[in-house]
Amino acid sequence: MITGSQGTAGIQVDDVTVRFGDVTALDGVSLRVPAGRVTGLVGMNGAGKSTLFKSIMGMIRLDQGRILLDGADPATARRRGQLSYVPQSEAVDWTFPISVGEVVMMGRYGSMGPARRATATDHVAVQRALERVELSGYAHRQIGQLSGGQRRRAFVARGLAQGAHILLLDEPFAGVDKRSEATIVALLRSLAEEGYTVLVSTHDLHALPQLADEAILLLRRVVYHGPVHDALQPQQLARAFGLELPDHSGAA
Ligand SMILES: Nc1ncnc2c1ncn2[C@@H]1O[C@H](COP(=O)(O)OP(=O)(O)OP(=O)(O)O)[C@@H](O)[C@H]1O
Repeated sequence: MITGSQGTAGIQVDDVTVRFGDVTALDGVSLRVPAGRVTGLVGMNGAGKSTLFKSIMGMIRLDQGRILLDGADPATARRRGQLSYVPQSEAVDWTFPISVGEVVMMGRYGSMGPARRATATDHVAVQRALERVELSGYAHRQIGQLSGGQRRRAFVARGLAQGAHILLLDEPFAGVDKRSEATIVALLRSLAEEGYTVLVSTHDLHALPQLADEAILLLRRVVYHGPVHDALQPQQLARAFGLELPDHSGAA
């Protein structure tokens, strides 16, 4: 297990507020995403999931609060290559003429010199990462020729080649068939067992019990954080999705 300078493995978010003009995207969010577990992040459109990911990656200015990754601030963690992000499918140009092996090699850029000349060590790291995500035979394929699930795994491999121990995945099941989904779930669970910190945003509530050890329901604030089974109870989901449920308690 990886521990940082302050001995905290995983993601620590303390009282984070992010505003865009009049819109408060995150409002005093505090949470811990522990290493060694898969944590599901669930929320409706506009709930602040992407803003939370960008905050964790140090890509936007926080109006309030702080974030630590394995005990380091996001900029330091990124510089050290500790953090890897698998973007939403729409955020990637899949027609770009780059092979799967080259995508994974990008994970090694941070440890290469300016000429980006790959050494034998880099090639071994890429090969190992491709094996780990079961894409060994696909290194020379153009990235756009992979299925949706294989593309996500290629990006996970990029993070593994980089040596990242914190993996953020944004909607990895969107446009992915059930079999590929099961392969991704198995991969993420085995990485968590090895001590990786895995945070996955998903709309797919059906996938959650197999995928995650714990769930965070977000609606600008953390409305629930705990076991997946309890997160899926109607009262919790209603809070996360901003719905009022009828009161059957008999109270006036
Ligand atoms: N750069 C920006 N400028 C202005 N408003 C923004 C910006 N980014 C996000 N927002 C607003 O902040 C709120 C949270 O958005 P965010 O993208 O984090 O939600 P989300 O949970 O990721 O939604 P989705 O599931 O649709 O991707 C929304 O009201 C959104 O319109």
